[in-house]
Amino acid sequence: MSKGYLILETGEQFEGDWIGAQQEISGEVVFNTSMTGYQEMMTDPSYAGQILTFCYPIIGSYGVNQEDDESHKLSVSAVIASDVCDEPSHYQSTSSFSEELKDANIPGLKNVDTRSLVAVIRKHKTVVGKIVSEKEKDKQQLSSDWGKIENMELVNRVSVKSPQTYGNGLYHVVLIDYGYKKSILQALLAQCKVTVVPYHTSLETIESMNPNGILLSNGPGDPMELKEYFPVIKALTENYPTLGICLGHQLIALAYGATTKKMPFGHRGANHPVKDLLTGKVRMTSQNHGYVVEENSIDSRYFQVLFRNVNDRSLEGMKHVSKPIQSVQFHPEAHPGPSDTEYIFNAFIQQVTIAAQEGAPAYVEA
Ligand SMILES: NC(=O)CC[C@H](N)C(=O)O
Repeated sequence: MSKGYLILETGEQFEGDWIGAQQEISGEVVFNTSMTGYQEMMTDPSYAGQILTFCYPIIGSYGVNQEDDESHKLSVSAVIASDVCDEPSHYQSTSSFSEELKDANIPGLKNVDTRSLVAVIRKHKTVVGKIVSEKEKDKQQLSSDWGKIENMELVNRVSVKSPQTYGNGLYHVVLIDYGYKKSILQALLAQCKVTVVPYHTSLETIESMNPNGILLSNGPGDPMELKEYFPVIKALTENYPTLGICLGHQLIALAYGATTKKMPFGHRGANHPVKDLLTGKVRMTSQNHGYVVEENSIDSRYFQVLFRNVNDRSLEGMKHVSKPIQSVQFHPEAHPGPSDTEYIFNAFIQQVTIAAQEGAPAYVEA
């Protein structure tokens, strides 16, 4: 088995064995602490452009199946794992973790000391790295353009190219696709017809589809890169019940003048405790984000903070004071991870139902 190396821009090097496609690649190196869900993570478009490190020490034990993909292809740039199991055991498994990487032409390294790697990422906070075949002779600083991929390119890469309609529910939701996860679509399909539209779709085109609600999806990269779309996003939220998830949440906040910042090393895992400030209850949530909305930048005339992270007190969700607009930083679609916050979808669908029954957007004057 041939050796490969993960070299960080900060100089550290990690040795491993190549899996998947043996091809050099660079990107931001991030880590996810979940014990399960590697298939959902690899196919979550929000990881586009990133090198994903799995903290759990053995990956692949239950294989890869035909059910759990979050999109039609692997989005992650590369993966880093400790032990990899190539003889999976699960009744639904149709291939192994390594076969899946190979088929998708995605590179990876296994047998890497991921505990040390995560400690290094936590120390440096944001780290760009590169997977290569040769060790670097000296620990020179790597050129600064490493891994610099424009977000627009990432969103453009993962968003649908033309509108696609699913289901035949009574109510119509337009899902604006910045890199949506299939579980979000599925959560809506039980009761709604859903039209997935490209991220750059105009206000007029969306209006002509007569939606009863708008969902702004998750997606990769820095939300500020999408600033040319903020006016359309704001206009949509003013006229239709809206739910924003992860990137979608950040975009709503930005459209109303708030600011976002990069977090030290993000939240990626399936056990992030979030407090519902209305009820005082703490819910377990699945998360995958590197940016966060700055709470003190939110205009309280428009938005009320609804959720806060218990570990670092960062903002996890908000609600408009008078219009049916809600947004969450975590993933209520719950795949992979806990289903504590599925009720967010029910609340949204309830607003969509009201809007549809009234024959007009559920619109409350401020
Ligand atoms: N899952 C997401 O939508 C991630 C949002 C954004 N790209 C971030 O990293 O913060």
